[in-house]
Amino acid sequence: MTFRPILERTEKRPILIAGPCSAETEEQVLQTARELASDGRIDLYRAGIWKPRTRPGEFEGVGAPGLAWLKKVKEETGLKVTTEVGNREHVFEALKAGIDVLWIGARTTVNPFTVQEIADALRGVDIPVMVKNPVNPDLKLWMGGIERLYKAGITRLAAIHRGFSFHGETSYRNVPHWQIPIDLRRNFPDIQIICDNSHICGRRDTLQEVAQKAMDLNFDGIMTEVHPTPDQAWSDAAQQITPAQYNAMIESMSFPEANSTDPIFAKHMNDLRHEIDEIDEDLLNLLGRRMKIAEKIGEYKKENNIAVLQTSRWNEILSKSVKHGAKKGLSEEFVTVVLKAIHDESINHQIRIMHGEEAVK
Ligand SMILES: O=C(O)C(=O)C[C@]1(C(=O)O)C=C[C@@H](O)C=C1
Repeated sequence: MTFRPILERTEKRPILIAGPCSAETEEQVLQTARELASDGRIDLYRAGIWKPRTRPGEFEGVGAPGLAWLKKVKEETGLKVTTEVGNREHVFEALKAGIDVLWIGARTTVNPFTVQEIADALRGVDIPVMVKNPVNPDLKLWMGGIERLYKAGITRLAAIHRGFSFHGETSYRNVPHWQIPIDLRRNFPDIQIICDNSHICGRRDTLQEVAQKAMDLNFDGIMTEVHPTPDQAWSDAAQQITPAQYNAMIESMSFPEANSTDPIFAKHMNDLRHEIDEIDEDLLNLLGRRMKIAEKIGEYKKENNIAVLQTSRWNEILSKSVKHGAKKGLSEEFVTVVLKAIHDESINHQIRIMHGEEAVK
C-alpha cells in the first residue's frame, strides 16, 4: 500500500491540527478559528459536529447545522477544516458541506461494519481521512480500519494515536502505548501519524509533554483541542486550552527533523550504530549460551522428575538483576521486562525438553 500525505504542504512537519472539541455556537467556532488563523501556525482546523458520548444525556454535538459554521471558517480564514464522521449519513453531510478532511473516531474504528459502511460511502471520492486508533490496544484492528478505506480508493490516509482505554489508576485519560503506533509505522512505512494529545492526556498540564514525546518519536503531527473559554466548554473542558496557550505550547516545543542528509552526521551515526550491532550480536550469543545451560538443567530436572518453575531461584535472579541493573543506569521496569522474557524462553525450552515440541504451543 502506498499512502499519500493528507495535506499538500511545503514545510515538512509537523502537521498542526487544532480547534474546539465540539462546535457549540457559530460565534465560538469562528472566534477560535480567527484566533488560530491570525497566528498562521495551524494547517487544519478541527471541530466535532457529531459527538460520540459515553453516556446518553451528555451534549452530543450540534449536528449538521454546525457544518455551515465550518464552511464560514474556510471562507473567512482560508483554513482547511476537518470533522469526525461516524456513519454513512455523516459522510454525505460532510461531503456536501465541503469539509476538507474527515476523521474516524476511536469508538468507530473498533467496529469493522461501521468502518466498512464509511469506506463504501467514500468510494470514488478523493478526500483525506484520518483514522484514530481503536479504543482497545489492537494494532490489527487499527490497520484493518485503514485497509478498509484504502481498498475503497482512499489513499490520502493518516493514523491518529489518541491512547487506549484503561481500567484502573492512571494519570492519562487514554493511555498511550507508543509501541503500537511504532509497529503501525513498521507495517505502513509511509503513513502519516498524528498524536491527539488532548485525548491521551484528558488534562491541560501534560499536553506539552505528550506532544513533545510524539515529536521525538517522529510523529508527523499533533491534534489539540483549543477553545476560547475552555472551562465553559460543552464537552471535554478539562483538556482544552485557549488559542494563546496553544501558541505558547507550540512555541516552546522542539521539532526534530526526521533525519539528516549531512554526510558527517551520517558517518558518525554509522560508527555508533556499528558498535550497537556488535553489542546486539554479543547479547544474542550470550543469550544463546544461557539457553543451552537452561536446557542442560531441563534434562537434569527431567531425569530427577523436578518441576521446571523454581520460584525462589527466579525471585533471587530478578532481585539481584534489578539491583545490578540500577548500578548500570537501567530502570527496574526495563530489567524486569528483559529478565521475564529470558526466563519465559528458558521455561519454554525446558518444557520442550520434558514433553516435546507440542508442549509449549
Ligand atoms: O535454576 C533453575 O532451576 C533453572 O531452570 C533456570 C531458570 C533460569 O532460566 O534462570 C529457569 C527456570 C526456573 O524457574 C528458574 C531459573
